[in-house]
Amino acid sequence: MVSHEDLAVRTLGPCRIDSPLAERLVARETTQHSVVEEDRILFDDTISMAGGRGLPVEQLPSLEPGGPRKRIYFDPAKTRVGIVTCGGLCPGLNDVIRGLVLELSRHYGVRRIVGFRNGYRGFVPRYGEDVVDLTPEVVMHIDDEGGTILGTSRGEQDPDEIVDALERLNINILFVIGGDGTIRGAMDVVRVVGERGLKVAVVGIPKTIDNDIPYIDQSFGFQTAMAEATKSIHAASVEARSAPGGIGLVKLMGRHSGFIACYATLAKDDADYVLIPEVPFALDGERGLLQHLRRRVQERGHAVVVVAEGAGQEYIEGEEPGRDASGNVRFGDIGRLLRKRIVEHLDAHGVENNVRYFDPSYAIRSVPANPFDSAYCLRLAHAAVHAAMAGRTEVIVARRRRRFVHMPMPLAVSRRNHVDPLGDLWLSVLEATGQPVRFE
Ligand SMILES: Nc1ncnc2c1ncn2[C@@H]1O[C@H](COP(=O)(O)OP(=O)(O)O)[C@@H](O)[C@H]1O
Ligand SMILES: O=P(O)(O)OC[C@H]1O[C@](O)(COP(=O)(O)O)[C@@H](O)[C@@H]1O
Ligand SMILES: [Mg+2]
Repeated sequence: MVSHEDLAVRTLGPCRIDSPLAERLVARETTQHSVVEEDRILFDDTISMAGGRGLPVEQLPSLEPGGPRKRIYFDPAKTRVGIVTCGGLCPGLNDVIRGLVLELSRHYGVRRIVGFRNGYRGFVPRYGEDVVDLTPEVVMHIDDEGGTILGTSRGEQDPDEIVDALERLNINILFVIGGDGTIRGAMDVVRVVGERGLKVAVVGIPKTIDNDIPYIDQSFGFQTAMAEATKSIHAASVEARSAPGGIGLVKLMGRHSGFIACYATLAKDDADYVLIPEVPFALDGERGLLQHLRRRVQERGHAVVVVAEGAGQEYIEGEEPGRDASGNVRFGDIGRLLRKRIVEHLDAHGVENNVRYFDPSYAIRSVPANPFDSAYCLRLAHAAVHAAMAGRTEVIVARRRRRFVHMPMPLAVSRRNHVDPLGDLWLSVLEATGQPVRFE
C-alpha cells in the first residue's frame, strides 16, 4: 500500500528565483485539466481505496503536480545540464532529448547542455567517450530518427566515477532517460551527490517499450512499439489464412510483462491465442494449448498465436536463462519451442499444417516515435525541465491518470508493472481471441 511518505519529493532547497516563464503562469487554478503548484494530486482513485485508509483528506497519499513553478531554484544563467540515455532502445528517445534541449534553451535560457555518450559509461574516463554539445540546432530534427543520438548501453558503472564527471564538468542538473535499471543507477548517483554535499538535481524520464514502470499510465514509446508489432500480427494472419492448416506464430518483446502482446492483439484483432508471462499455460493434455489449437485449425483451417518473449519459460529445457550486462534475464526462445511443439503435435495427429514464425524483435523498438508518443515525449521533457529547474531531485516525471506528476524514484522501482490476470485488459484479450481463461 503506497503511503503519504512514499510520495514525498526531495528538493535541493527553497525556490527564490523568479521563473522566466512567470508571465505565462497566469492565474491558474486547479481544474480537471490543470493543477496549481500548491495543490496535490490524490494517489488513490476509487472510493474503496481512498476511504479504506480511514484518513482525513489532507493526509491521503498525494503526488506533487508537474509543471512550471513561479519561482525556481537554479539560476538559468549559471546552470549546466547533462543528459544521458540508458538501456534498451525505445521509440521517442530522440524526442525526449530534443524536448529537453529546446525547453531549457528557449524558455529558461540555459545555454550549456551536454549529452553523455552510450549510457552511464559516458561518464567513466576509461571508456574515452567525448561529451556532445547539445543545442537547438543540433537537436532540431533528431526526432525523425529512431534510436538515440547519444547512444546507450547496459552494465553497471561506479556512481563515484559518474559524480566525478559531474563535478569536473560543473553539472548542476542531470536528466536520465531510462527504465528501472537506469533509475536505480540514478538513485546511486543521488546518494553520492548527497554524500559530497553537492547541489545537483537528478531527474528521470522513465523509458521502456515494456510498459513495466509502475503507477504511471504508460511509458513513452510503448504505443509506437505495440503499433509496430501489429504489422507482424497482421502478416501472420495473412500467411495463416493463405495456406491449408496455416498457423501464424508471432513472438514479441516485453521481457517480464505482456502488455505489447496484449495491446498489439487488441489493435489488430486477428489473433486466436495470446500467451503472456503473467498467465501460465499448459501445453499438453486434454485442456492444453496444443489440443485446443489443433481443434481450432481443424474447424477453421487457420490460426494465429501471439506469444510474449517471457511466456512459457518453464518449457525451455537445457537452457539456463542468461543475463545481460545489467543483470536482466535473457529468455530462451519460446517462439522456436512453440513452433517445434505445434508441428510435432499436428503431424502426430495427421493434421496438415503450415507454420509461419515471425520474430520482429528489435524492429518494434528502433523506429521513430509515432505522433502520439512524439507529443507525449515533448510534454514529459517539459515536465522534467520544470521539475529540475525548481530543484526537485531523485524524482521521475510521469503521466498518471492524465496528469503530469513528480514520482519519487524509490517508488518507481519498488515493483514492476504487470498485466493483471484478473484485470480488464486481460479480460478484453480473452474476449477478443475467444481463448479459454486457462490452459491447464
Ligand atoms: N540495480 C542497479 N543498480 C544500479 N544501477 C543499475 C542497476 N541496473 C542497471 N543499472 C544501470 O542502469 C543502466 C541501464 O539499466 P538496464 O537495466 O540495462 O536498462 P533500463 O534502465 O532500461 O532498465 C545500466 O547500464 C547500469 O549502469
Ligand atoms: O536490448 P537487449 O539487451 O537485447 O534487451 C532486449 C530487451 O530490452 C527490452 O526491449 C526492454 O529494454 P529496456 O527495459 O531496457 O528498455 C525488452 O523488451 C527486451 O527483452
Ligand atoms: Mg529495465
